[in-house]
Order: sequence, then structure tokens, then C-alpha cells
Amino acid sequence: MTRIDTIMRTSPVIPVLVIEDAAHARPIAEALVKGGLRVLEVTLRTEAALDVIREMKKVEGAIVGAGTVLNEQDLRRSIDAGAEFIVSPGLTESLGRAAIASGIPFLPGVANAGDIMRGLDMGLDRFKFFPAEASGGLKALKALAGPFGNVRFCPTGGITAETAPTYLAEEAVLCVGGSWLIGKGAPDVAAIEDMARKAASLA
Ligand SMILES: O=C(O)C(=O)C[C@H](O)[C@H](O)COP(=O)(O)O
Repeated sequence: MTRIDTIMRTSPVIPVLVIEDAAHARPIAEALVKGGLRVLEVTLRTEAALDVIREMKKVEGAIVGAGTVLNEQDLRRSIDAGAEFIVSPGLTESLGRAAIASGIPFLPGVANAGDIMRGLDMGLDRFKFFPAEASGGLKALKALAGPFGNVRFCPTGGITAETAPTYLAEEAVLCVGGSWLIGKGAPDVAAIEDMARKAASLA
């Protein structure tokens, strides 16, 4: 059991967050945690992302990670900001080795058998299946689960509240990721909490 395994089993959905304004971070995290989603992936896609991680970490119960971590520099910046886990869209040797050496729970993206085998060579067996829908969706995931019986996935990319349950029904799937829970701009915390509650009950 790895620590990333524990994080993946904490809730069925990991919200993938793209937040432009650090002032929105706390209300969004509070609404998500209140709704039952404690694991939060803050993508490094915005200028505010590192401040968002710092703010969200102040919310009791939140487990805050960094997403869109592309290289060692992103890894370092994320760890310095207090990220508790790291998600990347793909797996490179340099990022993989650095993440493993740092000891932080790490969920790298894979899209095919070669990616998974490269991860297994590094000692990894928990992956983000990305981009899930564009890479063949459930059909591809089931096919990949065949030869890699001990591997577990967090499919992400194109997944919706409607399609999440079909993924979660698979033994190889511990959780799914998605950006559908949060709209753009000023947060509607009641709506976010409601979406989170529905997502948390999908298990
Ligand atoms: O930014 C990253 O690190 C990514 O790997 C991509 C995100 O996880 C997906 O873009 C979320 O997908 P949607 O739920 O379809 O919006």
C-alpha cells in the first residue's frame, strides 16, 4: 500500500481545480470539504496556483495536492507551497525519479501500456489515466487493466457526473478526477457543496 493509494481511496472524485484568484481558494475548498470531497488537485495552470495551495491548506480536512506538474521545477515549487501530493499529466524519467526521491505521494499520468510499464519499472503502480475519454475511455481502461492486474487508476479527462459511476464500478479504478464541479469566476459555494455531495456519494 502506498500513500498515494490511501489518498486515492479517500473519496471517489478528485476535483481538478483551475483557480485564477487566490481569494476564491478558501471558500471553494471549504465548500468541497463540507460536501465530502477532501482531496483537492490544484492545477499549476494559473499564476495564482501556488497561493491557492497555501490558502486551501488552511481548510481543516482538506488534502491539497498540485496538478499539471510537468517537471522538477514544478515539483519543487509545489512541495515548497505545501502540496501533499503531486499529479502530472504524463510520466517522464526526470520528474518520476525526482518525485520518488522526494517521498511525496505521486500520481503520474499514463495513456498506454508503455507508459504503465515505464512507471512499473520505477516502482509505481498507481496512475492517473489521462486523457481518459480521448484515450479510449472505459474500453481502453478495461483492456489495460488486463495485463496489469495490480495497477490502479484515477481516470481523468472528459469525465462527467454522469459517466463517473461507470468508471468507479471497475475494480481497477480507485477514484476519478474531473473539473466539472467548479464553474469559472466567483464561486457559487452552495452549488459547489451540492455538486461535491453528489460526487462524494458516487462510491
Ligand atoms: O492539468 C492537468 O494536469 C491535467 O492532466 C489535465 C486535467 O486533469 C484535466 O484537464 C481535467 O479534465 P476535465 O475534467 O476533462 O477538465
